[in-house]
Amino acid sequence: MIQMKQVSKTYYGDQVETKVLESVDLTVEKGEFVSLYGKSGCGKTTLLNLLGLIDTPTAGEYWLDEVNTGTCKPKELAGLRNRKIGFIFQSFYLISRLSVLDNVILPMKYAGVPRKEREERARILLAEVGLTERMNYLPSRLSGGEKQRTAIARALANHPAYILADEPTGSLDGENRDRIMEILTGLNQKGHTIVMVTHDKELAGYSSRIIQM
Ligand SMILES: Nc1ncnc2c1ncn2[C@@H]1O[C@H](COP(=O)(O)OP(=O)(O)OP(=O)(O)O)[C@@H](O)[C@H]1O
Repeated sequence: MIQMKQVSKTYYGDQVETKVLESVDLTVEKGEFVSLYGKSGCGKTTLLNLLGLIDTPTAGEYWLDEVNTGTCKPKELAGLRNRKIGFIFQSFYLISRLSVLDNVILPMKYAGVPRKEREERARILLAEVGLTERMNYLPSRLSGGEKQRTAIARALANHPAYILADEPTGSLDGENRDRIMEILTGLNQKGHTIVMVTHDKELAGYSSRIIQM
């Protein structure tokens, strides 16, 4: 379960302070599919980065599965992130010099999964997103939808309970968008908790709860 209590985030730049989140209380139960919905600049990505332990709040508490993340050392946070969270971004962030298969294998390497097991699992995940025939391609040879399906397989590599998606269909056309949303809905039905950032009302409609920011 995700629990934020009175979480605030302010960015401090050269002589400028940007207060983005103020005293946010948020609970996401296991198995929910939640959309963070709102206009550009309202802080959706900021909130998702806090949830994904990519960034830390300036005030308040963030509890992830009974762990008060504010008390964790950087190494512990990295461990939590690796074990529990899968990230999907609008611009995919695939590693261009690695094949599709190796992109999916990489997070398992970091998590210390034995070589044979990580390759087997990557093949299964890529089959699940319909990419068996693209396994040895470099990302530059993939379509946008294929890139995002690779990123989804990679996000699933370490069996994360939580999937955090930041505008996952933002750079895709209608058909690919529907396919990605079907995959996310299927993952939610299998038990993954999903938090998705979107500014698109129709996409927010796929989720079981919309949080208007
Ligand atoms: N690293 C940073 N340093 C300073 N300000 C930042 C930083 N990251 C974000 N901001 C500011 O915080 C505000 C919220 O940004 P954020 O990206 O969270 O919004 P968003 O709702 O995801 O927007 P969009 O839909 O356009 O992606 C913006 O005004 C942005 O300029």
